[in-house]
Amino acid sequence: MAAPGLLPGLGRLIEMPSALGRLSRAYSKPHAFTEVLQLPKMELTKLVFPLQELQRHLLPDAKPDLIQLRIFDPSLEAIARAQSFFTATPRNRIEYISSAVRLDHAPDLPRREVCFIGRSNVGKSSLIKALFSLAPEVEVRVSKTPGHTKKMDFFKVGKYFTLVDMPGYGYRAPEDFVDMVETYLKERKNLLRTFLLVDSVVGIQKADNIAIEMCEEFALPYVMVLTKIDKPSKGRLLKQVLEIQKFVDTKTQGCFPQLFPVSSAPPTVAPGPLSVGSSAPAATSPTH
Ligand SMILES: Nc1nc2c(ncn2[C@@H]2O[C@H](COP(=O)(O)OP(=O)(O)OP(=O)(O)O)[C@@H](O)[C@H]2O)c(=O)[nH]1
Ligand SMILES: [Mg+2]
Repeated sequence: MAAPGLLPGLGRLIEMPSALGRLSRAYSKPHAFTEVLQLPKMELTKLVFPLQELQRHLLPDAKPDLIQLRIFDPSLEAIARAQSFFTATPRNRIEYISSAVRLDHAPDLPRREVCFIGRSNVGKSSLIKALFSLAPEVEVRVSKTPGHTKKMDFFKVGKYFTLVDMPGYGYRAPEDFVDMVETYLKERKNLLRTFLLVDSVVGIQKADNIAIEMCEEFALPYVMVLTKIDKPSKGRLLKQVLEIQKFVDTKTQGCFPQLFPVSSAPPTVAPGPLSVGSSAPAATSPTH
């Protein structure tokens, strides 16, 4: 699936204030990776491949075999193609379908499915909202209060796949969390990929280990997504990336080897049309 290619690009894209100043002038609406492609090479690399930027901060004498970032490096064409999956058009409808608290209440859909799991407050709903920024009629609710998403929320992404926003685990998780999410992960037949979100400020926590063990035990192919990369300093982020990467290399079997670093934060300077927080309310939306 090409969609993962979108994550580092769009996530970072909405986070870089200096580049946004330029983009704000160039954009009339919140879209068009084609226009990002017109940025000078260095600026484009910073936006789309944040780990390449981070790599410059490694000590020059670091042994390359010991400390080496594994950079997810999709082609720009692949990213542009991935964007088209998330662009709502009459022929590519992106919409909320329904919510479920139990697997047997989940919609029976023919398409392949991907889900976002992670601790409460890690930024699952925010990332989905950012991914849907080119489908502003779809409402995805985010909140600073952990434990906000209480049900599994199913969204249709064109004819391509279904995306599922999960309740968070850990602090203020719903009581029926284990029944709901564990059963889903174990038994959902059309689950193609699980995106496990980890907060880049605090790294892998105890509760994350339980989720990682679940993914490993059920032999799920999963991807580790590092959220909120706008928050830590570059040094801290680099440390987290290297630690988590080492963990993935040495302790996991089913995890995609490269991390996806993302930020869903709206720009702090020069708020422009790329802000993810400007979605209009939808006619149908998840209830919590
Ligand atoms: N700075 C920053 N804040 C973020 C980012 N992503 C999410 N947040 C904030 O983190 C808080 C939680 O975000 P949500 O997306 O609701 O988190 P969640 O994982 O869906 O949480 P639950 O539904 O409770 O499991 C909100 O206040 C968001 O604005 C990010 O990339 N950067
Ligand atoms: Mg949520």
